Amino acid sequence: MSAAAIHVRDLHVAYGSVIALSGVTLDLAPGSVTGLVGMNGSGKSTLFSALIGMLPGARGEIRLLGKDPAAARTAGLVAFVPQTEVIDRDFPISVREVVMLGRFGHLGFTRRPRATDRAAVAAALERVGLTELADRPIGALSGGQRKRAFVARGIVQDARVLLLDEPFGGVDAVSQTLITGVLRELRDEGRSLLVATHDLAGIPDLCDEVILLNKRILFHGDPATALRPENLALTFGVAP
Ligand SMILES: Nc1ncnc2c1ncn2[C@@H]1O[C@H](COP(=O)(O)OP(=O)(O)OP(=O)(O)O)[C@@H](O)[C@H]1O
Repeated sequence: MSAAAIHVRDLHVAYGSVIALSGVTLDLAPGSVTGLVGMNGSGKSTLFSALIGMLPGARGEIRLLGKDPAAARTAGLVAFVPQTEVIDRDFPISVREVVMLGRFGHLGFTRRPRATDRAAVAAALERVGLTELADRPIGALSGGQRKRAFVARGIVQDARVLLLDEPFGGVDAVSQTLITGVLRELRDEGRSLLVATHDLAGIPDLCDEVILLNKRILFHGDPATALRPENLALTFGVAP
């Protein structure tokens, strides 16, 4: 069994005739933050979907802490914070309840929350700076505050592997600093984080490693080398 938290071998994904990922191979260690960088349509969200077992047509091998994606999800080993989440502004669910869902998985509230659940939710809300807004409807939060709520939902899952698809999209500088700090703490607790981001300036602060992606892996290594102009030109066509 691989010691990697995230282990991928020769992953291929196509949507009909569109090739989204080709021959992706990677190993990510426990206790690390890896930035996933690539232009729009380079396959970042597709990689996340494959890692959480939502792409039945994906070919290749994926193991999360030695388990296949579906088993890892059922065992609560992996938490996913999606890029966007459709929220009905009038749906009467509070921020606290959204975060609480992280304790219950995709089945929803199948039992009454226990004191330990409530304590975990309160601690996560505090970590992302949402204690004051905990009882507001989720639809009444700004986009950046909502991102923080979904990061908190990922935290209460207590997963060993966290996958975050653009946690900084639409987030102000204060929220970005706050989320970066929380992600680093989660890394220091021994978790493995894969974070898709378009914010190149934030990478040195956050990431131990960077993957540059355009359907295939163009580079996987240290942030300073990843951010060299020639590597960015390779990734984006032109240096951004
Ligand atoms: N459900 C789908 N059906 C058909 N093609 C798809 C589907 N989902 C994604 N694609 C295509 O697969 C490729 C990879 O898309 P993906 O969403 O993984 O990119 P991304 O790197 O996450 O992009 P972005 O930075 O815009 O979020 C793109 O060419 C996209 O158009």
